[in-house]
Amino acid sequence: MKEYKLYINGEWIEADQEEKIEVINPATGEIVGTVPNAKEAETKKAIDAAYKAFEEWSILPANKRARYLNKLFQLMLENQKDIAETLTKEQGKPLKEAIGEVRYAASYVEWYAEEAKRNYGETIPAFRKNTKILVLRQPVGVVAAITPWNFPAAMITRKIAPALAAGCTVVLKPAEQTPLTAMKIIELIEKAGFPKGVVNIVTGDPVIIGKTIMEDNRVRKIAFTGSTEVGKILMKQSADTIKRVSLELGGHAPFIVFDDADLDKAVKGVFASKLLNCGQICMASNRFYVHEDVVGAFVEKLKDKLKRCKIGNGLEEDVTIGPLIDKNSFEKVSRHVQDAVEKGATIEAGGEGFHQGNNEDAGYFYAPTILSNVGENMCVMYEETFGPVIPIITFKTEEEVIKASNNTNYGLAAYVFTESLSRGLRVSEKLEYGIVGLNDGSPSEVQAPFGGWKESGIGREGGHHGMDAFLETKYLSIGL
Ligand SMILES: NC(=O)C1=CN([C@@H]2O[C@H](COP(=O)(O)OP(=O)(O)OC[C@H]3O[C@@H](n4cnc5c(N)ncnc54)[C@H](OP(=O)(O)O)[C@@H]3O)[C@@H](O)[C@H]2O)C=CC1
Ligand SMILES: O=C(O)CCCC(=O)O
Repeated sequence: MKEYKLYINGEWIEADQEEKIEVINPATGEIVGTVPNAKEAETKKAIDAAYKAFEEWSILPANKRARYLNKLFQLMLENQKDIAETLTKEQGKPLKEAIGEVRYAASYVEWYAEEAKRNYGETIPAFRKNTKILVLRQPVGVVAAITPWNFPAAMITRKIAPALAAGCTVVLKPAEQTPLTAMKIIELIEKAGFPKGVVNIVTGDPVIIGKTIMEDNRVRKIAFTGSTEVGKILMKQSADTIKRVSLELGGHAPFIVFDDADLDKAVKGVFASKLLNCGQICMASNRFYVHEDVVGAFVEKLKDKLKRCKIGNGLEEDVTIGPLIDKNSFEKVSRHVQDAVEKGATIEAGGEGFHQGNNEDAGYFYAPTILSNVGENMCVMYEETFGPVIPIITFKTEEEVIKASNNTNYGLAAYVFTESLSRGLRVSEKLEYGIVGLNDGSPSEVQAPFGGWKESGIGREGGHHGMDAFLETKYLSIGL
């Protein structure tokens, strides 16, 4: 078990408070490490350090910033197994998936090392004689990255890599449940030789750390992934200092299977969009609209494939589905299934959770669950479940399913399965979502813009779009 300190201004330091935050393995209930419980004073120190470091980092030539990022990328690949083991121990996902996440996380570092060098401005033809118009893109300043527990590595690099590439400096606040993966990444940042103060980490009280960050005028940008509830708080708090905000929030993705779909592709899509990370993904498919003519065949294929899943401790080799993150999540998933059953749904598979031994406080496992005879009045159809539950509702027409799919305040991801190209494009265009997987259950890619419509967020991460969030535009008018 490792006891971490805070990393501020290039040094590992203790928080003023002696009590520590214990990090629990959700598969076993064991303590796997501790981190400091930082509050206002430590957060201010981190902001001071990032603000000071910005002076030099922001003017460092882009190719030199890229070299640091490339070094970090190499180190992440060399240490992928070690980071992934920590990730599985604190978050629960199977080790293979954790390794996949670390590589995915590293791919953002690699991508933005390149993107750093392509931060092009513009020249615009002037309408006055002897005048030139230049458009410059300059780093926004100190960035606070606030990240969730479901992707403890990738959600960090997806924010800090473009921030660093753009010339910004960073204060990172990882989730309380998964700070150890963050610490591993910080260790590699130190090893890569980034100048002191360029990246700082604080762990501790989210409300106090959040408030300290939000009230500080020197922090110019918030990059957040997490719940819509906290996203709204941060957006309100950002108003006083007009901070730039990027918010990646909750989702409630519809998964639509038309009667002309390739059902094998669709079933594969369910596994990718719903069962990875035990369904704890903001873009996870959450409600399944299956055409009435193919629902029977779809459910049978799905049930058949589910038989091959093994639930358990993610460190065990053949486990394909790990635990839910904690007791709250376990209770939420159980409540959703119970509510559906009480309102008339049928359990086709799964339908129950279990613990490590008989200890209710250790191991939060929930069997992948298929529900049929589902109605729109059930919680599963209007709340984000964040668990391995597949509620299936049937439909008849394209218009009907588009209307039902859009009937939510969320707008992150949607999935459409059809072998008709024209139907696929027509429906995709009508869906009010930032990401549509057309015959594709895993549309996350480093080079693509990831983000939501409506209450699923603001801004985009990934690709060249992801750099924009960390750059200000300056128009320079030059008289010759
Ligand atoms: N869009 C997505 O990818 C995610 C969606 N969710 C959804 O949200 C639900 C709750 O998950 P949870 O992890 O609690 O998500 P939160 O939104 O509470 O947490 C995300 C991050 O925000 C921090 N945070 C919490 N409150 C504040 C605050 N007032 N000011 C600043 N930072 C704050 C958390 O810190 P700390 O961990 O210390 O509380 C964490 O680092 C999930 O069940 C799921 O439905 C959750 C995670 C990711
Ligand atoms: O669930 C999230 O918080 C982000 C999704 C990760 C990805 O697929 O890019």
